[in-house]
Amino acid sequence: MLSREKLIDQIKLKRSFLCVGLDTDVDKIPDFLKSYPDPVLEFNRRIIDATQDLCIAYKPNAAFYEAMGIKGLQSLIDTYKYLPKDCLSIIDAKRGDIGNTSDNYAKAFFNEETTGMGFDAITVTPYMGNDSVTPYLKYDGKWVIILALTSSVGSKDFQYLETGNGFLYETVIQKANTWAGADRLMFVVGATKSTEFTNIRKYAPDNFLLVPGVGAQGGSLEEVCKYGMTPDCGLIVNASRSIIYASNGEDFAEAARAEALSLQKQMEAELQKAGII
Ligand SMILES: O=c1ccn([C@@H]2O[C@H](COP(=O)(O)O)[C@@H](O)[C@H]2O)c(=O)[nH]1
Repeated sequence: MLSREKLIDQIKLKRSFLCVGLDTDVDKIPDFLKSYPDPVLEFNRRIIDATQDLCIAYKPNAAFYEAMGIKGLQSLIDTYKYLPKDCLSIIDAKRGDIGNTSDNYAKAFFNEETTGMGFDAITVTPYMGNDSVTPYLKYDGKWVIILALTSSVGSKDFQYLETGNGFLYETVIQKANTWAGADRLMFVVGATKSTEFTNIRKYAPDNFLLVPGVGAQGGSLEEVCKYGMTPDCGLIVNASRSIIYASNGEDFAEAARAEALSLQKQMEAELQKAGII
């Protein structure tokens, strides 16, 4: 489990706030891995070995594993077990349902004794409100990461609706912050929405933000840092495809490392600029 203090320590130690997204699609991994008993696990292991000194988090997206049925679930469990303990383990599952159902989603991803998976953090959709989110908060020390302003084009459909108290995404942040503190709650904010970060910091001055959308989606790391960084860093920036599919040859792990290193170097410069390291 990675507390807020430990997370900040890791950021300073590794001079990085990079999250590597393990969106592992069996159709995109190099052919030579296909002869391994579990090609997805083999791919993930090599990506993890190649990047773990450069990142502070890993984020498998549940969809890629669930799409493969029982085999995929086993790959996810075995990948979870392989994740380095000094990195935050995030399951990007975007769950949310009535209380007793959310209890079971929480059990699925947090209760290692039962399922073999004890992720540090889960992404949760806030649409169903308080009773759909609190089941995840019952697990001491686990993080809940609430979708606030997503990187998707469709974010405008609901997240920018006027509530009379600002945009819906602003209300989500304000309300969710009454359910738990910045030591348990993070928010997802897309890198493609970098100019909104100043506004978001009005409602979430201390929360860590999980920021997908640099790399393949074209978001700017520099702008995210300019508008979203706090004295504790406050950012975990994810890149998935741009790292894990940097090459689909035998050199895929080296190519992934080179991509991760390039992001880590930019992050180091931002942390120095902000006086954090
Ligand atoms: O607003 C959001 C929320 C989640 N995601 C997820 O993050 C990664 C991004 O992958 P890239 O390959 O780096 O684009 C992926 O798992 C998404 O499902 C997001 O992109 N935006």
